[in-house]
Amino acid sequence: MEESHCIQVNGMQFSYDYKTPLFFDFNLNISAGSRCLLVGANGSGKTTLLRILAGKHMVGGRDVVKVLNFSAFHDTNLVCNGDLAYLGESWSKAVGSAGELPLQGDFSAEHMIFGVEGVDPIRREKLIELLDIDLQWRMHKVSDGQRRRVQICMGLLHPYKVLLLDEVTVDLDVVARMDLLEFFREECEKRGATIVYATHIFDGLETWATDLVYVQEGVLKRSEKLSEVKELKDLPNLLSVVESWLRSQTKIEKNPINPTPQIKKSSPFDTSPFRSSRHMAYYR
Ligand SMILES: Nc1ncnc2c1ncn2[C@@H]1O[C@H](COP(=O)(O)OP(=O)(O)OP(=O)(O)O)[C@@H](O)[C@H]1O
Repeated sequence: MEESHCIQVNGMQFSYDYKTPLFFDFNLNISAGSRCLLVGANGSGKTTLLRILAGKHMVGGRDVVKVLNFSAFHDTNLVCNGDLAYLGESWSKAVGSAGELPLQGDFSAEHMIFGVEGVDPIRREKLIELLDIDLQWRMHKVSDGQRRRVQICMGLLHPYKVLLLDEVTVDLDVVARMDLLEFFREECEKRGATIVYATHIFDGLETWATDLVYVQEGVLKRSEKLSEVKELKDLPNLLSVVESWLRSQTKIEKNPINPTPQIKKSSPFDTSPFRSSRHMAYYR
């Protein structure tokens, strides 16, 4: 591993059905300490990539997907010791070896939060205050945004080294979202944590993110420092930049220049029939 890269993906292949590749020869490096935005159209593979980085899918050998120099899938200690944390959409939270815990039921927020073991009480208090959580909330009666706050709090209790976020701020009000983003910034700047954040909401992120990764139908299109994204000089904000990428992607999909795929003989996947331009792209 290059010292500064705490996430490394080397020639990754992944398919949900063993026929149609979502990722084919996919490579990505993310530097330690970065706050990296992961962007792309619906269905482009962001959630899948985050889940792979979180060790939830096996892909190839030990060297294919490495986090903190360990294999994301094989080295289960990464998740168990709290170094690697993943916060996704589902209303459940994997807590170490306890497995998936439900976040909806007739129990209190306090029960959920204080049920996580081995936590620094000062960090816990800080998160409860930051997320404005009332410990008496009954989890089956709270709003989506309140339940989300509890989920986020639980996910952040351990001081992770790498945090993977799959659009978890979507239900939060503006104040909670901005406070949380500020907390994440501190985590990176003070503790050297690394964050990869998949989102469609770009408000306030121009000054928050350090890096930008753009995935189009499983293909890595851009991976660069935010300060080096040349389009940001001409367009008013990040939203406009990402919008322009997604719009030009849609145009290409509607009017492909060369619709006839050239199939590599070495491909491990059944390449026929192609279901979309994504699948043709691998074999050009
Ligand atoms: N469990 C699954 N089984 C089969 N196909 C799946 C599964 N999960 C996702 N896919 C497919 O993989 C592709 C990528 O999905 P993914 O959820 O990773 O995209 P995404 O970029 O996160 O999308 P969004 O922005 O809508 O959240 C999609 O075509 C999707 O239909």
